[in-house]
Amino acid sequence: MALLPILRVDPADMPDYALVCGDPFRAEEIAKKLTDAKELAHAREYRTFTGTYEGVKLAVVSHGVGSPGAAVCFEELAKAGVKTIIRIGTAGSLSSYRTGSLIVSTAAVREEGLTRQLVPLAFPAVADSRVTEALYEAALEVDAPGEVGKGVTLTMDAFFSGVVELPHETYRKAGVLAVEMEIAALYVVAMLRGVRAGAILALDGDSTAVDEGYNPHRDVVTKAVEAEIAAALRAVVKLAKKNAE
Ligand SMILES: O=P(O)(O)O[C@H]1O[C@H](CO)[C@@H](O)[C@H]1O
Ligand SMILES: O=c1cc[nH]c(=O)[nH]1
Repeated sequence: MALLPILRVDPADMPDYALVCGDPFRAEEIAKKLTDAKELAHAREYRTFTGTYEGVKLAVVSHGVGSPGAAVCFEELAKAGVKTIIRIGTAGSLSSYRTGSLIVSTAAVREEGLTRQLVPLAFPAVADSRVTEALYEAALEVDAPGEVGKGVTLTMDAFFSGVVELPHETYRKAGVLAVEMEIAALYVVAMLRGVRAGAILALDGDSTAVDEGYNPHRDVVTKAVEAEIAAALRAVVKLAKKNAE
């Protein structure tokens, strides 16, 4: 079969489940948890692995930083027939959840610029409830260095601020838990293409601290990322079991 034009993988090699993350290096770390893991392609920021976890076949794909590039990855996964996509990411806290906590995103505020070019802004960016449930249940079972929460998250394009005030404070007051850069794109593309999606995030600091000194390389963040990877893998197994019932 012809290769997907951007991911450069054969759609026939794509299983039902895909774990996605921004960082190509993190994709490799996730793939190391699989048996029979093999790297299918590394094109631009997109690194694709396949393998098996507790009997379930899955793909691990990196999508890079930011919604437009990530959406390309999600679109091609949907075209290849992937049925469930779970994002494993990092985020800044907008709430009392501290660094090292895990947040399962139930829905995303569409503050990025990409998804309004796909569907009007009145359309919500919502996770699949079965995926959210499996992720939350699994997150409570793993050993995270912080708490576990679930709720609405914010998707932005800007990471560092310029001269325009970013809307973080408004959303903090509205009860939004964390900020990152790709979940709205994932949920909108997934809803438009009939794919189930969900996301789990490891908090790597307070969102307001990004301009003063962003440091996602601390031990507590590494441990939280390890924990969310374990949770996402468990969630896939839970979902596969439920599907088989
Ligand atoms: O940890 P990942 O998946 O890369 O996600 C977060 O980290 C990047 C910014 O450093 C953005 O992509 C943001 O969404
Ligand atoms: O977008 C992001 C990702 C991680 N941490 C943040 O503060 N923001």
